[in-house]
Amino acid sequence: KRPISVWRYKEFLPVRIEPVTLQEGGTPLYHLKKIGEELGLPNLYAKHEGMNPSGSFKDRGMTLGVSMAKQLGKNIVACASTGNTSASMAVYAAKAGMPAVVLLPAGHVALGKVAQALMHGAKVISIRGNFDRALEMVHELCVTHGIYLLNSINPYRLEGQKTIGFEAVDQLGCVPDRIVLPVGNAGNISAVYKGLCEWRDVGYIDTLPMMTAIQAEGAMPVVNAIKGNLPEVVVEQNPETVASAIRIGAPVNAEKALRAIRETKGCAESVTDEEILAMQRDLARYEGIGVEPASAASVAGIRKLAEQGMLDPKEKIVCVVTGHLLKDPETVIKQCAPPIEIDPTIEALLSVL
Ligand SMILES: Cc1ncc(COP(=O)(O)O)c(/C=C/C(=O)C(=O)O)c1O
Repeated sequence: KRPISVWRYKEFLPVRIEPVTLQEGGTPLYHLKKIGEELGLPNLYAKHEGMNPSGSFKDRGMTLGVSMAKQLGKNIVACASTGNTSASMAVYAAKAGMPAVVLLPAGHVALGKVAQALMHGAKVISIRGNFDRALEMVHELCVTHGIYLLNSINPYRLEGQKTIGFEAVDQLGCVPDRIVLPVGNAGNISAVYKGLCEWRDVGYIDTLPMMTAIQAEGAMPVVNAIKGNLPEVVVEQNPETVASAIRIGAPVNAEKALRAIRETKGCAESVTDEEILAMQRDLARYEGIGVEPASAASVAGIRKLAEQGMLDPKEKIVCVVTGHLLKDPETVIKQCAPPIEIDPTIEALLSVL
């Protein structure tokens, strides 16, 4: 019996060579008992994608993307990133012995992610612009210089990310009624939807979960398109949110995401930075689950939908929490009271307990 992991599902994956792998996937599906009780949702779960090799779900896409780069005989891989894509690509390119180039929006990438891209040997370029501009630039670089582009416009990235849904169904023992994801470039929600459609088409499952997109209030083109019943998203020029991973105004996979939400009668909701940070703290303190701010948005969105009476209490809900808490330590330090510093004596210690 194959262990729960990305390559357990190799028959649904397009790579035929020996993959570049770091045993990605197989992430835990946690029952959110306390937060579920608070919200009247006894079947609320979180799939902790921060437990992947590089600490985010991007590893699922990169094991495919970098394997494909190798299969296609590419020499260099590149991406623009709000951080986790670049961290993951650096890790898998290192494993494959392939040079990597990453473009990051200067001043808006969480410390842990920059540390990973640097330590794993990528050429890290920080541009004076936002993620959307970085993506335009790396796209042009790849087209003009034959470099392999590994952003989520690369279909092989999404192939690997399909496995989040496969694992959730295998772990839950049934198809969840709803899968909730934080949405930035909208690759992940599109990938999970595509995978479960494939399982329905081959008769593995006969229902699809309601695909639910959660965005930060300062960066919510998909939410606006769904709530405004628009045919396509209106690009936001100046996306802003503390959840830097989803600070994206022009999601390249928007069309796929709108289809995923609409065809499954899902929904899209926004949450404020305060609601995101409150949920990041609650997941850590009540459930022992440490995630970066963007990841907490999915559960923060469920709290909001529950409070608005939009959810059936019987729903089986899987929230994808997408990246590890350690990715963005600076935001945590800013949110928390500092450690209490004392003289090295027991008396001093007892005086502060
Ligand atoms: C923690 C975390 N949570 C959610 C998302 C949104 O996923 P998509 O909607 O598929 O983009 C990201 C995305 C990050 C990047 O886009 C990048 O790293 O360049 C993330 O890092």
